[in-house]
Amino acid sequence: MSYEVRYSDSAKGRGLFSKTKLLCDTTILEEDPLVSCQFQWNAAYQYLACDHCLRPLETAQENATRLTGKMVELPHPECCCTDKSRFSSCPSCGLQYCSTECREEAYNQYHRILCTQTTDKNSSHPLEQLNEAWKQLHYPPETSTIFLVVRLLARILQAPNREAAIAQTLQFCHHTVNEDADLAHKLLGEKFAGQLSLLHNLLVAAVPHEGIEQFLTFEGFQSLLALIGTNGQGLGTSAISQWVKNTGTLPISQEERENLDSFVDNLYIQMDSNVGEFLNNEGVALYALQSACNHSCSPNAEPRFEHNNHRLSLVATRDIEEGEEIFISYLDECILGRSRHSRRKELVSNYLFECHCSKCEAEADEPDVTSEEDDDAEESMEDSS
Ligand SMILES: C[S@@+](CC[C@H](N)C(=O)[O-])C[C@H]1O[C@@H](n2cnc3c(N)ncnc32)[C@H](O)[C@@H]1O
Repeated sequence: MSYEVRYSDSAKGRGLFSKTKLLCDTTILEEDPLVSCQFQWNAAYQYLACDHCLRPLETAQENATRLTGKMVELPHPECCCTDKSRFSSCPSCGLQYCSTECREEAYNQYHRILCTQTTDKNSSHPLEQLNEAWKQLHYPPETSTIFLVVRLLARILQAPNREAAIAQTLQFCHHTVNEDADLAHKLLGEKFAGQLSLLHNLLVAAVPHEGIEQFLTFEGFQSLLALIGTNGQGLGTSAISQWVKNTGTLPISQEERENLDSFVDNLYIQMDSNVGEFLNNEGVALYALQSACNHSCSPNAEPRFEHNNHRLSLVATRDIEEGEEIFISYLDECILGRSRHSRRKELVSNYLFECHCSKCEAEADEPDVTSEEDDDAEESMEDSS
């Protein structure tokens, strides 16, 4: 193994470290999540994904047609990887999977407990009520889902060794009771903080209790919300983007390449004008190793989804020396490019920590200048919250 999880420092706690020199673009590790889940609005708007691994359940052509709102004929259909002959569904509730392997894995890990046993939408079922309640509190752009908590609990209940599954859950970075409450409020948005007890009651009604009582108290529930808020990794899959990637390696002439490039550019313009930024199947997942990675405003690695499902690849974005800590960014590209003041404000308000990365430390003596762009961005963030 070219990495290890160990103590970093008193400010950051544990971190992931490289045990060898790694060149830029090396895949440091690949891992499947403990649990993953598609966002609820994303699923409700017919973004078709495997209920277990989020692999697209439509062809690239169907994907392009749905996202543009027009019939689209894609050239080179052989570059689409969707294989409908492998699809499988739960015989009791009809949930769809990309393969028998995913169906069985889901069933053995959490679905046996969560299966609603009916293909009809039953709005009085506790899981359906929880689904609706969450959707009313958490609009697109989505950042998390209560169903990650539901699957985490079901996974503990179905685990052959329950104590080991609880210990594995508690290994994720966690906080004090007051910080948990704060993080749970932030996940919902302050104006919905009063709805926490509604979600708690619905969750308690939706899962069996025996063996997971510690997570079903109000404090236990808040700590799970804080856990997914702090450790959850967003993920996206797309039949179209995989088709585009595969067409990039076709042995075609210069002229064909130029035509294909302008076809793709035009396709993205049409999709963008129809659905805006919502192109992918989107969800969130919990990873044991990725969640041990600390944040840096000058990261040396990034998570990628190269298999077009929930399997995460952690890839070096520059050369990493033996013994060096591996950092990812918790901030998106846009905020990462802003001033120290704005980056830190974002990390404190969403993750409750003061950033101790090398870039922030190096810039510590510089005056707290906020550019006009930063001020504008902060104002619009405050307006929308
Ligand atoms: C996903 S966990 C990362 C692993 C964590 N250090 C641990 O011990 O399990 C995120 C937490 O790590 C700490 N952390 C991560 N990056 C940091 C940074 N740049 N400066 C200070 N604390 C950091 C914060 O406490 C944050 O809430």
